[in-house]
Amino acid sequence: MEPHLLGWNANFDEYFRPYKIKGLRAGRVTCKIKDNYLVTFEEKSITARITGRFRHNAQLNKDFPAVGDWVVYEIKNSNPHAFIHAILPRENAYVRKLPISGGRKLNNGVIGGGKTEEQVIASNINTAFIVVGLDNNFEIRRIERFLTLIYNSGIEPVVILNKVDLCINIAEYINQVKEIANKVTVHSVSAEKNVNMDVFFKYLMCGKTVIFLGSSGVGKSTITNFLVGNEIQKIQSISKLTGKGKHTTTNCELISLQTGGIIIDTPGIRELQLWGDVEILEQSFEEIKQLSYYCKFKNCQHRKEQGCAIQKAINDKRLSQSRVNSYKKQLAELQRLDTRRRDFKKKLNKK
Ligand SMILES: Nc1nc2c(ncn2[C@@H]2O[C@H](COP(=O)(O)OP(=O)(O)OP(=O)(O)O)[C@@H](O)[C@H]2O)c(=O)[nH]1
Ligand SMILES: [Zn+2]
Repeated sequence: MEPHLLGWNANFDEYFRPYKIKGLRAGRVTCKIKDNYLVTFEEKSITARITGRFRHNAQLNKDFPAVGDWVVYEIKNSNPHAFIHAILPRENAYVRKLPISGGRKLNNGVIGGGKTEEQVIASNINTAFIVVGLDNNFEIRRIERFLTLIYNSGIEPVVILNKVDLCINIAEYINQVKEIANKVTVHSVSAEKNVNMDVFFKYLMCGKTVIFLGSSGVGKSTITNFLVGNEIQKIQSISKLTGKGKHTTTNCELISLQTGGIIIDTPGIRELQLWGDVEILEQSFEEIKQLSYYCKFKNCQHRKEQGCAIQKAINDKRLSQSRVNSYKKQLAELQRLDTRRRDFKKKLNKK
């Protein structure tokens, strides 16, 4: 495999020159668990750790290697793993705020208090796809939020309206996106019915790296599976890092496609929606929250329970069923994501 298949380019070549003279190597971080990194170059992967000096100089979270980074490493014969000396300058990075201390409060919809730090989720990305479902998932405010994040990261955003097979007024949705972001490219596709799926290939040319963002259920996995086809080429599975056998679920991965394109899919990308989770839901569905205080049972699921104030409001036409459905859906989504986040933490702790 030629190095450029992983996204190596002339800039990195330039940055790498002084290290190359010293006999060091360069590779891309394809996986990260705690202090262990999987570094890949020319189809070979090696587990790596940062050197003591690197650790000493690193102050912030973003100073540490992230998935997608090109790093400079050294192999010492006596050691089973390689040593990372440096990160080559990132062309861009997808970041989110990481809460590092408590005391956070919601004030007029803005989360304040506490301290946050920038966390690099993935780096050196060419395109970020914001995936939205054209079922009941379409939410223009959410697209706005993702766009802000992506613009801040210096990555090209592209909006993907998935599940066109379930939608009759596609143009209306495209217009809505155009209203808030007229320069952003919008594609409507159906991953399941293979409609318009060839639009992806121009973004996935050799050495190009992409990420898929979007809330749970919009079809990110279905799209990825479609693009990967049967010839899945996960560069390495996490098992190599953990040494826990082949059935360990992959937690973070950089998937190399037949086209030479690369998809980064790390848990951090998927969890991004979660930040400030519960409070946000209580804000956006405040009237439901208020009504629920009048339900007969404290743990009311608002289905068919006796004395459910929300059901009553629907019957009285004070509240729409679709609004309640969307509340339940988002709640379920947050809970699912929360479980995933905890699972991931558990796995890290086991290390
Ligand atoms: N009708 C229709 N259904 C689709 C389409 N794409 C995905 N789906 C369905 O939508 C559901 C969710 O798809 P996923 O690919 O799991 O969604 P995801 O975004 O990866 O969700 P998470 O893994 O929870 O983040 C699945 O039942 C898919 O079969 C589509 O184009 N049309
Ligand atoms: Zn209820």
